[in-house]
Amino acid sequence: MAMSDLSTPKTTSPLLRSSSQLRLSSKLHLSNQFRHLLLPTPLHTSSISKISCSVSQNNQAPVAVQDNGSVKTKKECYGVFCLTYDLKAEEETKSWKKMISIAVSGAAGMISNHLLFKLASGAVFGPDQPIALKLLGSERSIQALEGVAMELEDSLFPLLREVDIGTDPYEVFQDVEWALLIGAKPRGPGMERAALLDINGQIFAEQGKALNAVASPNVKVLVVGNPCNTNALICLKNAPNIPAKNFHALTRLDENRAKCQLALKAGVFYDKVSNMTIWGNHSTTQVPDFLNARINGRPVKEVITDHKWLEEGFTESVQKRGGLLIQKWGRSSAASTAVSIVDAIKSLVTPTPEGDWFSTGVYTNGNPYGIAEDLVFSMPCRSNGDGDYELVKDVEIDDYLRKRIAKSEAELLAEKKCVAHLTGDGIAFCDLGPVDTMLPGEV
Ligand SMILES: NC(=O)C1=CN([C@@H]2O[C@H](COP(=O)(O)OP(=O)(O)OC[C@H]3O[C@@H](n4cnc5c(N)ncnc54)[C@H](OP(=O)(O)O)[C@@H]3O)[C@@H](O)[C@H]2O)C=CC1
Ligand SMILES: O=C([O-])CC(=O)C(=O)O
Repeated sequence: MAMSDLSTPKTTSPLLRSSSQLRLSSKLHLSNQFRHLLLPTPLHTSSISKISCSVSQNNQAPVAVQDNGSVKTKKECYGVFCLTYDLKAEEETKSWKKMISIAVSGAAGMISNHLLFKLASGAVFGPDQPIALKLLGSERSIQALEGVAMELEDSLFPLLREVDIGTDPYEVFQDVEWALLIGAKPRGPGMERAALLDINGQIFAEQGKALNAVASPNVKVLVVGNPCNTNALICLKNAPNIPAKNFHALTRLDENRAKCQLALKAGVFYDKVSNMTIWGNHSTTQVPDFLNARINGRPVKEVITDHKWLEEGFTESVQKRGGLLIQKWGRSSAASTAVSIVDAIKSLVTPTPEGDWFSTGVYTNGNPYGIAEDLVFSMPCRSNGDGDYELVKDVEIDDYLRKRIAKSEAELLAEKKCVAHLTGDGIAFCDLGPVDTMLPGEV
């Protein structure tokens, strides 16, 4: 085993990987290795930097190839890249799927810090699915992003084949098949909701345009940054070449919270709760649907007979769970959000269990529930595991649900008016009026 001088890294610039040379091949599997290198690429020369690393056919040692074609010799290599490998011993890559490319924005933020390592571990897309991570940051976060990339490097995930970091979405989103849009200002004390919509809305307008221009045409987009429903709407409106159906707003955290509260009340483990719909906006107007949810396959109202609690205590606890968490922890949920992003993706890439469904914020056009068109609204969905989904069409809606769903719908219509300038719908008119537009926990 050849080792470089690990105590004296050659450079401190970004950890980056290339696309072309290290294509997956049964011959080229470097078990438990990344082929990222630290190169002295000044960040200001390009918003995304790439180098390539390939394996010399003669001695199987990794060599780094820079964009300008010059080859870095083994002598110049860094850390794990200087090891040699017994490739004949590596059989597992033969059964691996084709690599997929995943963009993550806000990659140096709290949620991403939990999420990236789950993605790289194989826990999301499966143990035979190699991935490339394209991490989007900004000038203010680029140093931190380098740190994230270094931690990914040090984690030795076999399935993580590429890591790129950059600040230009037009470069970072190139050919991506998944875009997890997390980067956005979290709400803060004393902040107007309209201001949050405006600040973050701009981000999603720009990123929608970039996805439209350079991402895979069938890219799946999950918007996490708040207010996620309206941000997802802005994003899809700025990406007319991508099917609107491919855009999601994350309401899975709310679904998970609702399942937890029902399990707690019923005294069962939370895996016994199914068919949990969150209707509407990821806000305090969201409607956790206890009418159609089930516990051990039975209607919730049969198992939990305290219906007043269901209508009031349960509903409010889910609506305000995020706010309560901020009060306790001092900042918004990050780990459980990352877990819910994993759940949301897995629900799209694995078949939904028979009779069950999951919640996700999706485009309302053609919905069977009479929800206004041209919104992103959380509804019950099923998937056959191909990344796509269908709405569940026959969920019962009683008067209680209808009234509350209408309130969340009104809120989203009001939010949409606030961002008309970002969706191509004319001049924005922001009157959030009597509608409760507060994010979970806002008072
Ligand atoms: N849908 C859901 O269920 C949930 C959504 N969220 C939302 O996810 C988003 C990210 O949360 P989290 O990772 O905890 O936040 P962090 O503050 O840890 O990271 C957010 C990242 O967003 C980017 N960003 C872009 N614009 C701004 C801005 N104006 N001010 C500050 N940061 C900005 C920054 O990255 P850079 O500089 O690289 O651009 C920053 O690193 C928030 O909007 C939050 O409200 C949180 C929990 C649940
Ligand atoms: O409340 C927040 O600001 C963060 C959030 O969306 C949640 O935890 O559900």
